[in-house]
Amino acid sequence: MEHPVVSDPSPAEAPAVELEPAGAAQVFGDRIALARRFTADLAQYGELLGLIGPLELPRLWSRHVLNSAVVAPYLRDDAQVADVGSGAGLPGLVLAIARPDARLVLIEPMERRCDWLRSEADRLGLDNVEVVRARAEDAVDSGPFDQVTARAVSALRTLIPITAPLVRRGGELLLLKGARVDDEITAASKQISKYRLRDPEVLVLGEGIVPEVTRLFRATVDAAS
Ligand SMILES: C[S@@+](CC[C@H](N)C(=O)[O-])C[C@H]1O[C@@H](n2cnc3c(N)ncnc32)[C@H](O)[C@@H]1O
Repeated sequence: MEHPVVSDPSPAEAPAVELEPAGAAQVFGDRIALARRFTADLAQYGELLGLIGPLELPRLWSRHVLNSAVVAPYLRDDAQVADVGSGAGLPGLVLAIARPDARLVLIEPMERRCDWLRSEADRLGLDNVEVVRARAEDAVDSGPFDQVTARAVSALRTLIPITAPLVRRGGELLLLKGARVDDEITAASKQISKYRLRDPEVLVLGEGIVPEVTRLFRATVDAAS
């Protein structure tokens, strides 16, 4: 899909896009140019394509791109990774940018979002991305994966049952969560035990480097569920 041509909105209509925070170059290293292109594309087309709301533009880097990118060091070497519910490409495309050694399979049911993900991966020249149009629960045959990520898809109680079956034995769930992650973990205690998640923990990432920290729920899948 070609991205649509849009005329520049007047400054009065469009909230300003956040300037690149100081920590971005440190987080992306030599991949920063691609991250800048992705962020610029998302700023230009994201609202039009229904990927992000207009209120997100002033926090596009902090709340979205860097929030996703700080997870990159937690991908295993050459990992096969599924990102469930990628939407605008968060964290899936961002991780594919930051970690060219990993292979990212983006599992997303909405056709227009899949079109965006495929065209953006092409545009950025990312050859480590595959897009699967499906719900996670119907995509088990695409796996198993070393690691599975998801961000802003649902609470752990419902997210674990659709993500854990995609993970190979000994693989990991890496689920990006908000400030109430501890409450979500308490509410998901049955699912954590049913899907045999070992050593569940919350990592707080990006402190002192990026403007907003990321809370990452990480757990190992002990056995085939
Ligand atoms: C709120 S959006 C979040 C998108 C992106 N991860 C982000 O952080 O901006 C939730 C996404 O999850 C997708 N989704 C919802 N249920 C799903 C399921 N069962 N399997 C895979 N994706 C799902 C939706 O289509 C949507 O793109």
